Amino acid sequence: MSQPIRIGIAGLGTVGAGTVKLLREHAELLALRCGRPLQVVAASARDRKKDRGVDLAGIRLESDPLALATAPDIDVVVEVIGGSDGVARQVIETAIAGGKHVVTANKALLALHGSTIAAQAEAKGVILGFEAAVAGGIPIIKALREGLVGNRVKRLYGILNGTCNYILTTMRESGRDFADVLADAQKLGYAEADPSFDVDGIDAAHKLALLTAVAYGRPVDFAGVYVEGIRKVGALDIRFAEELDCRIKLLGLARETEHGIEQRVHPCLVPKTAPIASVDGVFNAVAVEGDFVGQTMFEGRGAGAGPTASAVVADLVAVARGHGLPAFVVPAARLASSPGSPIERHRGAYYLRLMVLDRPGVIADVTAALRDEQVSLESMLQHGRARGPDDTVPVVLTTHVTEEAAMRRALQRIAGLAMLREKPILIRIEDL
Ligand SMILES: NC(=O)c1ccc[n+]([C@@H]2O[C@H](COP(=O)([O-])OP(=O)(O)OC[C@H]3O[C@@H](n4cnc5c(N)ncnc54)[C@H](O)[C@@H]3O)[C@@H](O)[C@H]2O)c1
Ligand SMILES: N[C@@H](CCO)C(=O)O
Ligand code: NA
Repeated sequence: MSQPIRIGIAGLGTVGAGTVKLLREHAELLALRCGRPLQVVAASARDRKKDRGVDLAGIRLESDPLALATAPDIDVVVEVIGGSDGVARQVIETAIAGGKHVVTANKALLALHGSTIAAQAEAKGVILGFEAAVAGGIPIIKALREGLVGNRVKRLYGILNGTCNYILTTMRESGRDFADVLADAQKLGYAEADPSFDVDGIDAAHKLALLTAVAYGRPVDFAGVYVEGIRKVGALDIRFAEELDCRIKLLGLARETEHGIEQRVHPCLVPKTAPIASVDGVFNAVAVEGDFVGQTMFEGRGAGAGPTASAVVADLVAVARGHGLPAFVVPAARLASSPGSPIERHRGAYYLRLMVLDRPGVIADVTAALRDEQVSLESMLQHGRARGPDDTVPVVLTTHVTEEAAMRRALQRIAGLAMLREKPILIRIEDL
């Protein structure tokens, strides 16, 4: 058997400890599959005495993660510290500069600096693996880079944040409101103490930016992702969606349009019959439509020690086998600088919920605003009369396909109507 591939793990948290566990439990199996052992030589730990539930015997513990990036006895550094700048970036860039391969789960960092780091890795002839950074255990980066590489991707979309999917699923099943379910998710340890990266769509946008780069061979463009989170989705919207035979999901979507590549993350109404509509709880899923393959969908766990370690180890095996593919499908210098399409050019159908005073003429005013912007209505839902003391009733309108800019102009007028009691809720309807 050949020489072992020598690994240094920076960060022994959930993912780091999970990776050590997998590598230990499957040491023989992996050695056979790689033709050489995968050996963890060293790891960085801020607290050396902490019990992480894994056997660290024989692993050198460094207090400074940068020591791993410069250690002569390490071939590949696994960066699982996290954070979009600071020490994680330093560890990765130092390791690459020293000719070491890098495997990372850090989507926040790669979404901002991925193209630069990929270019550095290529210049040094080392591999940059980031399967764990997108949809955790689902091997979607490998699917796009290898299995689907013969296709032009017409469209891809996915449930890329397990916390949001758990919250939306629980809201639907229990009828409870967003804030209430979020508090539960935090107690259960699903959502972060500061949940904004999850619920405001930022984590999903990081992942979408990486998927788009791999699917379309263009530089990672996080700033080009239009982002909305799920805070505004109410229990009422979930009920109305059911009535429209839809589910509400936070999706990340990318597609080629006549104006360029569109990237968006926002809550969507999707038909109940679409396969992705029944991906519930903490599960993630990614659908890819290729011109030759047609529709494909990958489903699995996007987070947690086991699934994420599974992805990290897949990248380590690629390193051990010497499979050095360009990080974003094409060499960094040849990434196409195709334009991004702004959200105002988006074409789609819309769900609009208005809380209005129950008075004659209100709907006439609303539909006049839509008519003036050439937005065509598909349906309207209103049940009975307002009963509460505030005399307010929800009205839901759905539109035919229209341009976002027109919808926004109409919405601005509607938002100014005196009969409107709350900010209108606009959710895009996806044709999946
Ligand atoms: N947890 C998941 O399910 C999951 C899934 C996909 C991707 N990721 C990504 O993996 C990375 C790690 O996530 P995690 O959940 O394991 O986080 P974590 O907080 O459990 O672990 C991070 C570890 O890094 C250590 N650390 C922080 N600063 C350090 C420093 N300066 N020197 C040495 N160690 C330091 C912390 O002590 C901690 O042990 C993040 O980028 C995250 O986004 C996590
Ligand atoms: N916070 C992420 C997990 C790590 O990617 C999620 O909820 O899906
Ligand atoms: Na993955």
